[in-house]
Amino acid sequence: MDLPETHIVSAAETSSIVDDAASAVEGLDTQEHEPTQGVLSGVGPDTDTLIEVARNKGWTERVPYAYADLSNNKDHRDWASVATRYEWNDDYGEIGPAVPELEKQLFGSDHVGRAGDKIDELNSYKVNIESPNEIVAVTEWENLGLHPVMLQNIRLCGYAAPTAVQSYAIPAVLTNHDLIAVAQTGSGKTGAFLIPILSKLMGKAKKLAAPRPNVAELFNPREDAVRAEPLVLIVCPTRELATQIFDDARRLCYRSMLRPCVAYGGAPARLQREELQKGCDILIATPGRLLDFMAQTHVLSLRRVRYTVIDEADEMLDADWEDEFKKIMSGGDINEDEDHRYLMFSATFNKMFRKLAKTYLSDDHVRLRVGRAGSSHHNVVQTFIWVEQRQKMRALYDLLISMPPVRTLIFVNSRDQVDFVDDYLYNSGMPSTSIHSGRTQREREDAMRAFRSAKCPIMVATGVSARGLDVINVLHVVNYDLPSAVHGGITEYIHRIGRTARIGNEGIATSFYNEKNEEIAQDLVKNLIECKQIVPDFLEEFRPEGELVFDDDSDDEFFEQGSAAGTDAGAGSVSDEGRLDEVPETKEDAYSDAGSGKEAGSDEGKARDAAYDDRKTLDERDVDQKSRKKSGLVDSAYATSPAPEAQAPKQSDFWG
Ligand SMILES: Nc1ncnc2c1ncn2[C@@H]1O[C@H](COP(=O)(O)OP(=O)(O)OP(=O)(O)O)[C@@H](O)[C@H]1O
Repeated sequence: MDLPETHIVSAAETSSIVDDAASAVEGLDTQEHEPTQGVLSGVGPDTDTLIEVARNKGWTERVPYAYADLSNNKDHRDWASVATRYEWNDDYGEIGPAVPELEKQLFGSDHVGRAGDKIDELNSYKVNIESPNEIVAVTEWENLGLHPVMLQNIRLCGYAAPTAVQSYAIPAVLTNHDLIAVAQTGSGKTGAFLIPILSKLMGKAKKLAAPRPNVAELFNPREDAVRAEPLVLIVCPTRELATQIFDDARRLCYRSMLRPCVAYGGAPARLQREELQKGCDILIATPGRLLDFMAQTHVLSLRRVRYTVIDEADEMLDADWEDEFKKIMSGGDINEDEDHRYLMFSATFNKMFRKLAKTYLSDDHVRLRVGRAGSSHHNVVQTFIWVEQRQKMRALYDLLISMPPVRTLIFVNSRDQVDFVDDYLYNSGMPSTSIHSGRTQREREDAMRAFRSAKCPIMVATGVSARGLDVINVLHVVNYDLPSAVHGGITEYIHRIGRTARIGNEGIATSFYNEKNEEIAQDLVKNLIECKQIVPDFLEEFRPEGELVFDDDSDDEFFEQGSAAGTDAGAGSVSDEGRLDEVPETKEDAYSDAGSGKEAGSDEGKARDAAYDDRKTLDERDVDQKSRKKSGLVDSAYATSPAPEAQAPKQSDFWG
């Protein structure tokens, strides 16, 4: 493992790093961030000097993107969809034998997040549950009645105890209820649906699963291929999230006969089809590629599906997605019998969620909410710095160089800006990579891998990466651009900052603020007050008078009616206005395979962040950002086509 120690910190170290980082940011608050010069204009230190500065501060070596390898090695890609999973042999008894190498790969400490010291804080929120039958929370794995293989896999994951959402959701699913669950980011919602579903199926897989070849021995696609007839269908909005849930499913299916597969756009459909043809019990998919496969009835049938899970349900149920969603929920030969359970999960909540939940969930479904729907938890230190637009790049550099080198995720609002910021950092000696939906799937997977492995501990991204991503030890999230209303506003802010401080760990979120962000200022202030964070002076004017009232569309009659297990922990009433309804039509471009069922691999470049791009003039640039990075053509190229923030003529102290 070639990970630098500085980027893989233990839970115990996290606290002091967050403290150090928070002080560093505080110190920056008063600094003047002189507009960027230096590397962009050829004035100031050369790249070697900058690399030395970054190295002295503890940042690791930069890793250039290997474009040459990509074009030469098309057929040898390590696609996430073909990752090794436990292959069952018909000769096995109830539990398959251990496979040490795979076990290490699946459960190694670099792959599974470990709960932090502040897990109690995460579990301290009031739980609101409505259910026709009493759901008793179970707080120890041993008392949940889980299958022994599942218990073993949970132990291998290092999960000491169920989180709050798991304590209620697992018994609800085990007792055959449909479920709608809303709980904070990083609170273990994926386990809350995978653990009970897989555990239930482990005892019955032999009876319920479709016949499949004995893959562990030999698989000859021509003779042995079968039609995939999954028992579980999990739908989520992004490719990165789909592959991440697939990885969790690979872990939790270990040593069982349940075989997970993943289908998502951009990667070769052929390879995904071949995996399906080996047998598939759990199918995790993004909508576009799923619809493609559903149309190929010899490849995929949904007639056996016993569980449909919609993750990031408020995003998936947004009005823009209604057609795709309907097709998936009622499409093809999907099992419509009474034995089909529907589960919906998210950290935030909107009107469509409510409406479609009513349509698709049984009348006696369980409604579970941990804390106020759409709220953040207190484990993220939220800091704001006033930064003028043109000073952002320099401020970002100052921020990163003044902090301990930690895994950092930087959000910007447009794809062009991702390229600029990534190149700027890279050319300033920082080990950055980037991701947005204008990139090929190959680039996206490579960037994620580099970030997860800490080969590139800094990732620049558009909001497309905000939802659901779980990368261990992201200690710092930077909102280089805050999400305006069209970018999802406070909802997206909550999801973005939720990439840090997961599962009881701590983290810091720094946001660059200026007068352009006034439209979400009040929502930000309410969030800061609710999370007991410091409200900076420049946001004081937006402090609401009196009781906090949340206008985040997050509550509804589900939760206002009597509750079985607690009262609303939220801080006031919530209006019914649909903020997400304001998101423009183009939102359906959000995720590159959200399309109409056409071959999802062909729709690269469609993205929500394309809609976000309000800098149309940037599209006219003909300089390929990434090739600069590759070729090392830095200064002159930039000088001819600077990012807006980089255009100021003044020379800064640092560079001078
Ligand atoms: N009981 C547990 N104990 C310790 N760690 C856990 C437990 N359950 C899940 N985790 C870990 O917590 C992390 C966050 O879980 P997960 O991604 O499911 O959160 P989430 O609630 O879905 O977040 P988001 O809303 O951002 O999608 C993962 O790394 C997962 O492995």
